[in-house]
Amino acid sequence: MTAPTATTAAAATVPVLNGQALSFSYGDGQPIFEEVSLSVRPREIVALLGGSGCGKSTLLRALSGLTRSHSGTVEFLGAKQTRPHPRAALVFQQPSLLPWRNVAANVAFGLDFKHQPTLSKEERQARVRHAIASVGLAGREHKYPAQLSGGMAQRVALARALAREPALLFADEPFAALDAITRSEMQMLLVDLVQQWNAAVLLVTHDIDEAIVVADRIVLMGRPDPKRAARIVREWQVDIPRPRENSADAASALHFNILSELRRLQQPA
Ligand SMILES: Nc1ncnc2c1ncn2[C@@H]1O[C@H](COP(=O)(O)OP(=O)(O)OP(=O)(O)O)[C@@H](O)[C@H]1O
Repeated sequence: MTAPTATTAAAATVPVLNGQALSFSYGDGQPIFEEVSLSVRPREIVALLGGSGCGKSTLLRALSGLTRSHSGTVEFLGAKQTRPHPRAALVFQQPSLLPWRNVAANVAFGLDFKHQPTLSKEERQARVRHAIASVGLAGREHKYPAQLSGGMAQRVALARALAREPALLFADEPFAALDAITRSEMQMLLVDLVQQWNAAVLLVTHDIDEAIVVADRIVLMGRPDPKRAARIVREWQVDIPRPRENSADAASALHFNILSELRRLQQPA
């Protein structure tokens, strides 16, 4: 085996995503978050937790390049980001599949966005096939969205994102609309997919258990002072061996810590 060179070792430490000192407000001028810094390392799963309305989705949009923050910088793979990066992909709570396209065509749609590298027909087909197989939908390529369950539709949305071979998957409450069993299956699938595809994930969730089961690191966002904008309040490295059971002592203790912190944030100042 060849020893890594200084350059490759340095490249391995460059975060996929590096947001520094980000601040944002909507048109009314009320700041949503201030001085927020958040980075994600290669192949790392970071869960962004926080109470309802604290600004998680807005922060995810700013970090992904969908929205511009008012101040601060975002780097993606070491370069300044000015628009969504071709190696970033997004998954939301709603799968938003095109009803007139079958599964394969919906997944291929992920490759049609602007600034994607040009692929030959064979490369496109191979990517689509691989993405569909890795979410467990091989054989369903010709089904239409109306013929899919909610969980299957969300698998298609994940495949559409993976076909782009993302370095980072931005996932905004992707499993929140699913029933408990499907949600748990999808959480396991997400962890497997990260390993298979060498992707990192920034997962917005308000579900503490989901964060504990899935994440390598949990970042808590909130407003310690309700009159001020949100910021990153705390973070936890999750060193619990996988697969993780919610009933395991370490997971229960972490759940308790996070819940206490969330409750503290929601107390009136
Ligand atoms: N387009 C918009 N214009 C003005 N205000 C907005 C807009 N979108 C969101 N907000 C406000 O910004 C704040 C943060 O919203 P955001 O959706 O980012 O929070 P969140 O933490 O993701 O919430 P939730 O967990 O409930 O989805 C909320 O007060 C929300 O009402």
